[in-house]
Amino acid sequence: MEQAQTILEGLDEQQRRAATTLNGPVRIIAGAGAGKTRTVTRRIAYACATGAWKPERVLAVTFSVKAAAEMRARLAQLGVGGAARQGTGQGVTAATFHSAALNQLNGVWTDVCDAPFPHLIEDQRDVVAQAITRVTARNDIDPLTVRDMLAEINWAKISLIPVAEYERICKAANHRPPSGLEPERFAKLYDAYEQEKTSRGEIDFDDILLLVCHIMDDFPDAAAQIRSSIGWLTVDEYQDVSPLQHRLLTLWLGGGGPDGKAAMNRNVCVVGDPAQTIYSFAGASSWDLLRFADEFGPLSADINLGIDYRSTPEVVGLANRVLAAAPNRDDYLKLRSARDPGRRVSRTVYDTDVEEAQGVAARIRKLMAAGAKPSDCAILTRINAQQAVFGTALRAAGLKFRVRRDAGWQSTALADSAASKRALLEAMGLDATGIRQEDDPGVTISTIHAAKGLEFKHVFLVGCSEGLLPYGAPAPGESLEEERRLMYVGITRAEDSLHLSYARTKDGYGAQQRRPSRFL
Ligand SMILES: Nc1ncnc2c1ncn2[C@@H]1O[C@H](COP(=O)(O)OP(=O)(O)OP(=O)(O)O)[C@@H](O)[C@H]1O
Repeated sequence: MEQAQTILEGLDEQQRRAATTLNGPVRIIAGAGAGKTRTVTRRIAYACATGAWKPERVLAVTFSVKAAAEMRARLAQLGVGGAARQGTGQGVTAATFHSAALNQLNGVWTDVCDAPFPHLIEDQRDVVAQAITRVTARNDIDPLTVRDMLAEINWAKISLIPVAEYERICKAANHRPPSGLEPERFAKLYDAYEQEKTSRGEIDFDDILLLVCHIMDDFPDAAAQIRSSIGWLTVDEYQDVSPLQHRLLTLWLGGGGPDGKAAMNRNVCVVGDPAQTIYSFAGASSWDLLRFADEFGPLSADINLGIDYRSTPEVVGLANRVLAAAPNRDDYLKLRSARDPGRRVSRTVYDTDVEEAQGVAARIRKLMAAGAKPSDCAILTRINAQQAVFGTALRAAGLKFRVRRDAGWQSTALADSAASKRALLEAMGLDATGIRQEDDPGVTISTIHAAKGLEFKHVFLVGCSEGLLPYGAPAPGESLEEERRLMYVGITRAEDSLHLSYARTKDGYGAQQRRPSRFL
């Protein structure tokens, strides 16, 4: 019991309330830097240490391999779960939705099917190209068309829209397929994709979740086996849950039947921040987080964590102002900084992209002269294509750096075990051999998407102009609001200092001058 009390040390009152409410549905809405990860990992560790939960029946799901590794590292520090135990059934399981589902599928496959366990498609683009050839009888397929078709197929699948329903839903929801295709034509392509996949004996990423849903619906024994392995479910980043993920977790809990009966296992804790929904393009929506009480209520606890322990009041003030201009601002928490006042947020306008990159490199050198390490600094961009010029400038300034790019939202959720091990070692501050990293890994250049969940002492948020942030020219509405949330996520990565900048033109000659971002 004494050990359990130690686990709660260093939590504030609201965090502690969240960590000690162990039964029934719990919702935690946590602003950026409010200790969301700290709170859920302590909650799990506390519940296991007091004996309230059985570790082997605890499942915590996250959206990326990186987040799952971070959670496992923190749980290991707290004495539960950890790398060695993951998947062995002896400790807490912290995994992505997809790897948890893949494990379950593996566990019940031979009981529900005689066919061999299907292969996971290596390159979905290849299957899409083949499907396009089947439908159009053409071989010269433009990679951009493949990319757009693939995105639409993925969107349809995670939105739970089967081929047979696609046309009807397009009509009802006024949805247009990409590349000016007619819904009927796209449905043919979608069908050809599914057939091509089946003929290869392969499944795609979303099929993992769809298959587990199907098994839970139609195979009561297998469903019971899967359900009994989940006594206590925690879902991180619940604001990014897709309809498919939502369906799966409802089935895990024993609900979602055709009679619409309420979930049977009510030991579910969801954690998220509506202001950090940045995967709407991939079917995510904070709808489920906001209506959690309607679905699972009465709640045992409904907690808001609004104290930002990460960022200075200057950074937090700007983050709040960005959200205050949103039409749906009432959905967002207003943050309060727990820190002493710090540096003013700097704003700089450069003439060209190259000058912006050189200016940022010079400022990083200055910070280093004052004692900062390169890895304390991050340059955040809206898109991958902005990054090269910053790499060149850092190299010219003799600064080491590493690059984080958007690797496609799906590939971040199910990497191979090597990538997953790397992420775990990184989260524990170790290198690939398990030796503590002595060398500074360098300045981070990252897209905002890839920096989600990370924090840096000094953040350079670059390209703060119309066209880049917000990207393109979104009309007021959901697309514009997603860009606003990206700005918020970027700003809130900063601990001590935040530097905003943009360049008037790409190369100094452009006829059109860029205008500052409307969000600032
Ligand atoms: N009660 C607390 N006292 C002191 N520091 C805290 C407390 N809670 C959280 N922190 C610190 O605040 C920072 C953010 O915490 P954590 O990484 O758990 O955040 P998060 O809420 O998951 O972040 P985000 O949602 O922005 O990614 C960390 O450096 C953490 O150590």
